[in-house]
Amino acid sequence: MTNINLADYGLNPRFRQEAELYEGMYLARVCSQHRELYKLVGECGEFAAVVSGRLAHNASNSTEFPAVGDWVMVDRANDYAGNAVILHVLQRKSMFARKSAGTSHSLQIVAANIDVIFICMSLNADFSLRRLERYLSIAWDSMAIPVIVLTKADLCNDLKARLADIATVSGGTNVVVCSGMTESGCQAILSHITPGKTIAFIGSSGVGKSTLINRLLGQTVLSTREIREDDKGRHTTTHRQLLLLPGGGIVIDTPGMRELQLDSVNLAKAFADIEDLAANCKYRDCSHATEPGCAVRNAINTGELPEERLESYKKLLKEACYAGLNSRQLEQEKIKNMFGGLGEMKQVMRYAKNKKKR
Ligand SMILES: Nc1nc2c(ncn2[C@@H]2O[C@H](COP(=O)(O)OP(=O)(O)OP(=O)(O)O)[C@@H](O)[C@H]2O)c(=O)[nH]1
Ligand SMILES: [Zn+2]
Repeated sequence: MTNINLADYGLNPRFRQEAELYEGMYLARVCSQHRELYKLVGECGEFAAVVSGRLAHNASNSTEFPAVGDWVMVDRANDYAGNAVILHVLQRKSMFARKSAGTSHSLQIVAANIDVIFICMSLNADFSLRRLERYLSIAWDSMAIPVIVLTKADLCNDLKARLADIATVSGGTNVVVCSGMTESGCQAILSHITPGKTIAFIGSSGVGKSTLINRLLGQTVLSTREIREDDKGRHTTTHRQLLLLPGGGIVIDTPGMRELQLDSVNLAKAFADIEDLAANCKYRDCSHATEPGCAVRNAINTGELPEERLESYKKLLKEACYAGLNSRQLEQEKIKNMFGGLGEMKQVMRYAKNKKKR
């Protein structure tokens, strides 16, 4: 029987305390999920589990099911006598979620209880400031701290220019540059990895997430593209998994996301520069279009703010609001912050409703 110190897997006093409420049950963390079957890690090691019928029955939506990174209460500490049964999901302290693919409005939790989000973007083909803004908006809403991880540095010959571009959207988020091609290529990200802390790697397919994680692990645990030649053009990572790094720290690899739909965002943080400027607009409800005394337009005219960034902001604002209509996260408070007033919010709601009818 292996004895695992769950603190290595990120267990902290807050979860331990909550777990004590469930007498006679065992605490474990979700490492991976393959359809209905979960792999958990507990004090006696890894074991398989399924969700209890009651948990499934009482869940009002998919977010109430366990996700990778969740702390759960189970009926047993191993699977010697059959799969364990997950009875409760402990309160999440953070989560990175996205809308499920397709037209449904359900949310998909990409990773739960994460401390740091590595937003991975490659310095070649995948590089896009607009996508970075999108990722940052969601990451800042997750309760975890984002770090921008630029991959494939070996394929970039104008790093300085790229970094200058990023500085216009990063708003002080830490940026690290790395390459999976060299031994020392991922040194830079180690300073953001601490024992007991959970890091989620997110980013488009093929940016090199698995390659970096393999480097950090010191062995090839995750399959990368060339290993699975038969799978050309398809996503290499098909499911999330939680892994312990030899030097401490926990990583969660996520499948590449082709298109990240918004559910809930924190634009106040991701676009703090624009919101600061807007505070100086003559009209409180300025739309930064043609109003006189608009500090945002003024900044565009002087070259201080790129026009595309304002467009990106407006686009995300509209999208977030539309997506939010069907989301449980439509809290008045948040919306008030975003729109500076309920009047404008009502207008946008009306707009979104009409759009839906069409
Ligand atoms: N030149 C160069 N190629 C890299 C680097 N890192 C990864 N690659 C290559 O990029 C391809 C994709 O790498 P993966 O690590 O599988 O990418 P991923 O982000 O995990 O992709 P998904 O699993 O689909 O999400 C592979 O062919 C890697 O060899 C790098 O730093 N430089
Ligand atoms: Zn304005």
